[in-house]
This record gives sequence, structure tokens and C-alpha cells, in this order.
Amino acid sequence: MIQITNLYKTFNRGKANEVNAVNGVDLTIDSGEFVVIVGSNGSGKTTLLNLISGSLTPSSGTISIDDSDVTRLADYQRSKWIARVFQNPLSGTASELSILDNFRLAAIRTRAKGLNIGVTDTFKRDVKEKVSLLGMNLENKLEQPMGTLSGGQRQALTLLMSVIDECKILLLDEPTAALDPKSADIVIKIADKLTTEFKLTTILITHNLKDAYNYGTRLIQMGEGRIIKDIDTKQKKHLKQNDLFEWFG
Ligand SMILES: Nc1ncnc2c1ncn2[C@@H]1O[C@H](COP(=O)(O)OP(=O)(O)OP(=O)(O)O)[C@@H](O)[C@H]1O
Repeated sequence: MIQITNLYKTFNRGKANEVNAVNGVDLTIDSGEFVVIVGSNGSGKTTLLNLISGSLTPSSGTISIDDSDVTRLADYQRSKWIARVFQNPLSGTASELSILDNFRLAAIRTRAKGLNIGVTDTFKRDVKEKVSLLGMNLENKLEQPMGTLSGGQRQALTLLMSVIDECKILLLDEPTAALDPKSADIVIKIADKLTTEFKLTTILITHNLKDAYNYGTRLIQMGEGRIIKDIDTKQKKHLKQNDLFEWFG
């Protein structure tokens, strides 16, 4: 469970360009929820994610994960709970290394408990099994350099690598923004599948209202650093796609 209480983040305090990027957010996210966050440019979505991941420290307020107060912990100290995937498919992997070696690196980095890195054959079999979950036929291309794959394939593998280490929380900041519509569709489906498969708590930021409508168990709209709408699963069932477009009208 993620518990956020009275969270504020002000940039450039006291200067002419002062901005209250996150302006009093209270939010409790239960384990296993898939929360989608939408909102206009500058509404504070990424800042909120940065505060949760620990890449930013709040001006005030608290954040706890599973009852541990993580407010003052650095991002690397939160990595046992949190995995994060960014927009750029190139940012999460090493181009010149094979798929298998990228998994090896990820496993070493996170000391993934789900993968046995000591025994090569076992490791390869484990990776193969996990990669086949993507349904992209990449399990037979494990020796292929990452740089030869498409952006969508790379982003799907980045997603998978980020969740193999038994992390509990997956933060996705517009993970499909740099992809063509077909690849974007595949990657978002994979994010959904991995959330269920690995029993993750996922927070997805997206500008794609169709995805916001189709995916997630809860839908949040941010505006001026605040949560202005918070729609649970039951309410979402009654929501029409057009309603969502009207939020931005
Ligand atoms: N490091 C920073 N220094 C100063 N201002 C910042 C910084 N990061 C974000 N801001 C400002 O905080 C506000 C919220 O930005 P944020 O990136 O969180 O919005 P967003 O909802 O993610 O926007 P977008 O949809 O455009 O990505 C904006 O006014 C932005 O200019």
C-alpha cells in the first residue's frame, strides 16, 4: 500500500517563477491497484511520480510504502519496492548487448530473486520463460543485440526487466509516448498483463485517453498540482469514453 499525506512540492520558492507543482495531495493506493493518472501539461503528474520514486524530496508531507515512512529515503533506497519505466525505450537497456545479457545485467543490478544468475542454463531457461510472457516471439532471439530490436520490443523487454526482481510498485511515465500506435498498444497491454501476473501496484501516467479509459482499476485526473477526480473501478464502469474527453474540454 502507498500512503501519501498532505504532499507538497514547490519549485523556486520565493522567486518570481515559484510553482506549486504538487499542491496538497492525499492519496492511498492499495496493493494490486492499477492507477492511471491523466491531466493537462504541467498539472503535476511527473512531479508526483518523482516524489513517489524518491528522485525528488517533498517540500512537506509524507509518503509511506507498506507502513514504512520513505519520505526521506533516496530513490536507490526505495528500489526494493519500486521499478520505473520512462518514455524513451533506449533509456532502459544497453544496445550493444544481447537480450540475455541485458537480463543478466538487470538481475545483477537488482539481485533478482526470481532469476538464478549463477547457473547459465537455468538462467537462460528462466529468461526464456519470462520473455515468452510478452507474446512477441522474442524468446527465440535471446542472443540478438538489443539495438537491433524495435522501440516497442525494447520497451516491452524494459518493462519485463523492471519487474523481475520482485518489486511491488511499477511507475510508468508515458511509457508509450515514443512508440507508434501499434507498438504502443502492445506495450500497454503488456504493462497490464505484467501488473496482474506479478501482482504489482502500478501507476501509469498517460496522455492517451483511450488507454486511460481501457486500462487500470482506478482513474485519477490531476489539475494544478491537485487530484481533481478520483474514479474507482465501480464508478469507472459507468464512465463513457466521451466523458473523459469532456474533462479536458
Ligand atoms: N525541476 C523543476 N524545476 C522547476 N519547475 C518544475 C520542475 N519540474 C517541474 N516543474 C514545474 O512544475 C509543474 C508541474 O510539472 P510536471 O512535469 O509535474 O507536470 P506534468 O503534469 O507531468 O506535465 P506534462 O504532462 O507536460 O508532462 C510545471 O509547471 C513545471 O514547469
